[in-house]
Amino acid sequence: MNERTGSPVVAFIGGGNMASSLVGGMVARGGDPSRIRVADRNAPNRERLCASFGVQCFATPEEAVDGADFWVLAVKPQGMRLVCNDLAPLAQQVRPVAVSVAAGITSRQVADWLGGAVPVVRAMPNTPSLLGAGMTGLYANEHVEEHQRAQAGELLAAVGEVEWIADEALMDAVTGVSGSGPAYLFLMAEAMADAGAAQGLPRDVAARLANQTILGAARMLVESGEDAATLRRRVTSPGGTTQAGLEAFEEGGLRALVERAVGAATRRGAELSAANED
Ligand SMILES: NC(=O)C1=CN([C@@H]2O[C@H](COP(=O)(O)OP(=O)(O)OC[C@H]3O[C@@H](n4cnc5c(N)ncnc54)[C@H](OP(=O)(O)O)[C@@H]3O)[C@@H](O)[C@H]2O)C=CC1
Ligand SMILES: O=C(O)[C@@H]1CCC=N1
Repeated sequence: MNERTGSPVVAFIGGGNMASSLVGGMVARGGDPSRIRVADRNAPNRERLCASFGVQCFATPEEAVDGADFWVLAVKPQGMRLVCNDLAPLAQQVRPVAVSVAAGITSRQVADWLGGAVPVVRAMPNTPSLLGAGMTGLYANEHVEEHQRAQAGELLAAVGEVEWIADEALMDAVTGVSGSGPAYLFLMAEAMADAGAAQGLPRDVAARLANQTILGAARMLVESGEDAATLRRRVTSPGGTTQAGLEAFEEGGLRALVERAVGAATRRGAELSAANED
């Protein structure tokens, strides 16, 4: 533990897309880079993280976790078992809090792979964490003590909103909505820009219109205190342009399509877990 600030030392295992977003968000919001350690086996990732955020980077997980209170496991789900097995002897010795961000992988799997009875927080963040605008679902297993749970919450709250989930089975649904969600909105931005270009707007102008519209609408959603349906109705003049556009979405089955997309992502989480069972 840091004597000066009381902040825990955090080691990230894996320094790819998600870890970079979390590390960048933490440092931008006053996190002490000397208390953040990252292991990644790719030198370009280490160099980028070190140069961008001033954190300490290592080639192996064993070096990164030395002296760390929190081990943030941020490798692909398919690589989790191997990483955990390698770290198991140390985990049993020092009993850190393992924070797994891997889609699908359950807290029981992580605890077992780390040798058993390890405090595990399962987290599902998203990449807007880089801007402090993240959304993270959190679940703690039975070995996580109250102060560890609070610290894990603070760690992720530094980069956005957090939501504790009581039933771990729902973490796959969290993944389907907010973990994968930024990609759905990026797809929407692409589609709106393409559609604007198809109507004759220059592509770059259409992209700017779409992007700023999504930003403005998102800010209204979180800042106005009003729900999405109310805000939607306020844009929609009877017999006007928005109504015409929305009717096309409804006729095309947008709601059912979104349900299918979130359902597919949620099921994929469960499949990733099952594929890593013995
Ligand atoms: N991307 C996202 O938006 C989100 C991702 N997640 C979860 O985060 C996790 C990471 O995803 P993401 O960041 O996208 O993946 P990346 O592949 O970008 O990052 C993982 C990094 O870890 C490295 N790595 C793997 N094993 C080791 C090891 N033993 N030692 C050192 N480095 C290692 C990988 O190297 P190499 O490429 O050589 O394997 C890679 O650079 C996943 O489990 C995912 O489910 C959760 C929420 C959102
Ligand atoms: O696509 C994935 O599997 C990860 C998990 C959530 C976002 N990205």
